[in-house]
Amino acid sequence: MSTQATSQRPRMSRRRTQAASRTDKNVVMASHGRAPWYGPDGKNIEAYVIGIAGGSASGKTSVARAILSALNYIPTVLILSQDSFYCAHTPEEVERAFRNELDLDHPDSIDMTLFARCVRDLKQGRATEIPVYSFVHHQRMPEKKYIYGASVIIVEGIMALQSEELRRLYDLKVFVNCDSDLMLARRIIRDTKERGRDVEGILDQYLRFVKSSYDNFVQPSSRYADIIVPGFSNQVAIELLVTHIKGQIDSRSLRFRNVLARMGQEEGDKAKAKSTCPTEEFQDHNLVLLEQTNQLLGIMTILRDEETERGDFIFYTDRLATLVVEKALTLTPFQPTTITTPLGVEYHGMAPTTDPLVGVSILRSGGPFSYGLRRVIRDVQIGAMLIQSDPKTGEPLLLSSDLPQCIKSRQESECVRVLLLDSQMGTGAAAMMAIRVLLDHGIPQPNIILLTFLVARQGLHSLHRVFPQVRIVTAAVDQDLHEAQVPLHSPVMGEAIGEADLAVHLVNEVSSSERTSEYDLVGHLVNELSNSERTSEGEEETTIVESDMNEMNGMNDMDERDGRDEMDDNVLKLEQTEFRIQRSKVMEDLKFSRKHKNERGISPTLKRAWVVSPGMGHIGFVFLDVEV
Ligand SMILES: Nc1ncnc2c1ncn2[C@@H]1O[C@H](COP(=O)(O)OP(=O)(O)O)[C@@H](O)[C@H]1O
Ligand SMILES: O=c1ccn([C@@H]2O[C@H](COP(=O)(O)O)[C@@H](O)[C@H]2O)c(=O)[nH]1
Repeated sequence: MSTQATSQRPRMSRRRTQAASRTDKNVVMASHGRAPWYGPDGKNIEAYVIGIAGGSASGKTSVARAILSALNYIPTVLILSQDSFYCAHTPEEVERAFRNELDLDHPDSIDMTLFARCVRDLKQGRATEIPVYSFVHHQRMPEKKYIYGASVIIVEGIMALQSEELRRLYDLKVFVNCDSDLMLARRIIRDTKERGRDVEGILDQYLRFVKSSYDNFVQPSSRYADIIVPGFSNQVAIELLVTHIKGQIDSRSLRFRNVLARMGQEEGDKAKAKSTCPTEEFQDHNLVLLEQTNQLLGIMTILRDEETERGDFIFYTDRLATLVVEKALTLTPFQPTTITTPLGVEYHGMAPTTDPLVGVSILRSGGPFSYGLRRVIRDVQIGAMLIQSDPKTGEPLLLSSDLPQCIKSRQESECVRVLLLDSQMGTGAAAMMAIRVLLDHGIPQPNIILLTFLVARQGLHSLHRVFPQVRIVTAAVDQDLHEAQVPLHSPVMGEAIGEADLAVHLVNEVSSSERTSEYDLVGHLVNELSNSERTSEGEEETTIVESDMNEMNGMNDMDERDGRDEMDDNVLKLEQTEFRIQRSKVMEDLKFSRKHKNERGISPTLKRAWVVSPGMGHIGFVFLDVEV
């Protein structure tokens, strides 16, 4: 037995790796962006959690995958497998496991405390790190997997209904009931094919531990289930389950950008009525407004002027970014330090504290800030979040996030300081989403500084109400924020900004040698973001919000048709595909918008959006030199 087990090891490793690359456990499947998962007060709304228990090979994973597939209209669904939470084993225990002498079917073989903590984190919207367990080595691996951003979590495992603590976290408890003979037959087939076992070993383990555990622990836990699903011919049961889950999830759908704008206006009006001068309105708002020197006003005048040429616009945007970054750095902590000069004299100076300081750019148009930040802190790590307005609802959508490792790590995140970069803030909805992401990773509010060229006063009031400890550094506060009909890819700055902003980032991030066409720019971002989130092939596949943006590649076959019909088609396509941004569509729309402005003097496709006024134009369009 022992010899057989040892000789299985290399074979299992290869097979398991291949099998894992097909699985979708422990991966947040995100198909078309994540709508707000928090309310207008900025507080998280809990994810919907389903717990699925049942015997080994009863069909738990298959049921979970069927639910996931039926919920494909919901952007972020995670299957979290209890398999990842087997306890770490001593070398002696590992040897016993290979001899089928270790009981891996007792509830104590699973780290229930850690499991419950991770489920709780995810349910409450926080990022978490889960252990990696290898069935090949019967051992927990040293690395951890980062998971963030699920609105529906399907937890599955033989002991999923075992602990009271876990059961309390589920919104729906399911037990997959299957005949023991059938489960054993399936286990033999699966474990010989996928886990590299031999039949004798499987039967040995089954008779020693698996069967008695099923009878004593697993089966009895079915009494906690809300629904019992058969382990075979279960299509109807799964459909009923899915209908129930959809109803629950729909009742949580959130739309509040308009509420935000209205609240900001009301609070702004109240504050204004009480103030004797314009700056007093924001005096307790953690707002740092750059000193309004003639030099600064001169830069703002150039940037606000519709006659300003593209080259000048880029130059002055760059310059302004540096000024804003310099100002923001005065808010970050320094500590006394002593160095020795070349003359051998001690000099008592200041140095930044050792806490990591990183930039996170909000893509739509935070890109221009990256240059400014890099110029001031040469080796600063800069992450990105891609947030776009959903043209159907106007709500922001988190399409992808690529955060520095220190933010993703639960150990480090509490002392990380973040400079959040965005060119302007209107209603504050996108900034609020980005800040929520940072808070979900454990960054404390006081460690976040939002850097922006321009804010609408209403947005300031909204953001301050929701996240009062976040600081904002800006060059200007504009008085007006109004809802208007704007072209789908609007030339006005505000929350109406569309796919062009993708390209803005690319203008900044992609080196000129990589830039051969606008298509390539968009493709680069798409690949960059989706690749950075994608994990390398491993024994246990992982984590993360993974957008369908890679689907954009190879989708360049859109017709070159003119007129409103084409634009309507595009909008229809967006609706049909639930707002998947398509690589071709991004550039088609830009070209279309250009063409129609030229032909008719107006951009024909309109959508309602919030616009900051007087504003300073659409940085995306100016950077790209897109005529509108
Ligand atoms: N309803 C079903 N009908 C037929 N085969 C099934 C069904 N559900 C699961 N299986 C098969 O049984 C095996 C084990 O299923 P799986 O879902 O991995 O079980 P578990 O997650 O409970 O261990 C797989 O090979 C799967 O294809
Ligand atoms: O190292 C290990 C850990 C667990 N097992 C067996 O796995 C099943 C549970 O997994 P399912 O996917 O639910 O079947 C359990 O019965 C353990 O016996 C293992 O063989 N090796």
